[in-house]
Amino acid sequence: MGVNIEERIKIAKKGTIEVITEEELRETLQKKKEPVAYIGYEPSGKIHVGHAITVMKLLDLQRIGFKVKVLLADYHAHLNGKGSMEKIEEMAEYNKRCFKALGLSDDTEFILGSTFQTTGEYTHKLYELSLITTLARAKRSMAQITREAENPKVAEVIYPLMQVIDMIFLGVDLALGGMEQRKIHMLARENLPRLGYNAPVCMHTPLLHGTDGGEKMSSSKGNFIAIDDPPEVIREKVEKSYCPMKEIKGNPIIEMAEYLILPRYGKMLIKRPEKFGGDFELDREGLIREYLSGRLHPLDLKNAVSEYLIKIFEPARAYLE
Ligand SMILES: Nc1ncnc2c1ncn2[C@@H]1O[C@H](COP(=O)(O)OP(=O)(O)OP(=O)(O)O)[C@@H](O)[C@H]1O
Ligand SMILES: N[C@@H](Cc1ccc(O)cc1)C(=O)O
Repeated sequence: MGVNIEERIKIAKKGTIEVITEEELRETLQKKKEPVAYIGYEPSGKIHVGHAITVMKLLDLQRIGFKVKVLLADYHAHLNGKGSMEKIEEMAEYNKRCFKALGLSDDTEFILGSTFQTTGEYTHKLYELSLITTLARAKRSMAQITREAENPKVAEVIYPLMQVIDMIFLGVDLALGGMEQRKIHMLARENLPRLGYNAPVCMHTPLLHGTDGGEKMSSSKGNFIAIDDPPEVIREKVEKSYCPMKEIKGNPIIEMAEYLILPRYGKMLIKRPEKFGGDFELDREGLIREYLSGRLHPLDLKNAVSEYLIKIFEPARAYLE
């Protein structure tokens, strides 16, 4: 790895909301030749732009020398009401192809949760963790993850404990996830040392709102753009997306530019007819400034975002075909 540690840390942090802690990340990079970074996904019917934000971060981590492990969390999905194990396993196979299609290197390890989560050793550790975790804490950690808000099941508190134990079994030095994973990660950081294990560095990426402006882009809500949507579908979905003029908070189109396109390209080219001011190039600050002022119109932004998404996902679409 030719790049120095500070440069690697800069690449790791780019586009994240937080790294807990940067000092520990530095130490990991200094001490380990090939540290392990992991993320888990509940297998889904579709892999969308929200997931892609985390995959792009995995690509960065690979670039700076991390070995990447992707957990296809079939039991977690099952415990979270996503259906039968058979159905979930089929989705896991498709998801694995999608993640590969997004450019993860050949040495990426894909692990199906159920291949190790029922062993005696795993279960023993789970019981030990259950003895030192309060029910209130386990429930709290699931606030933004559980699907069953009305009539919560015991499964809801087994889920986060399993996620913590996964980190031991996968030998994780760094746990990546969207911001909603934070409370489970904090539980891991607090309790793994109490069980005699090192706490991983935790890294959190921003959550993308749905195309309808809903809280989170989600494959179960129909408010997503899939990585394998054909170009015309991407254009249509972006065109219909929530994107209020001069408003950036909760605006999924601005977020796609900010969280996916700009970290990758640094600048965005906005194409406009001469009579509306002609083409211009924007970095992140420029994008925010111009959009807030109203000088950048939602329609011009949407056109640019569609074309970038089509370009970014083109190799994935070709691979999946
Ligand atoms: N809309 C999103 N924006 C950013 N990251 C996301 C989004 N949706 C999921 N992720 C990230 O992907 C990782 C795995 O999430 P997972 O696939 O289990 O989510 P999910 O909420 O079940 O997705 P879906 O509801 O679309 O099936 C998490 O780290 C999560 O933060
Ligand atoms: N909790 C993650 C999935 C996951 C499951 C197990 C893990 O070890 C890691 C991540 C989600 O919300 O989707």
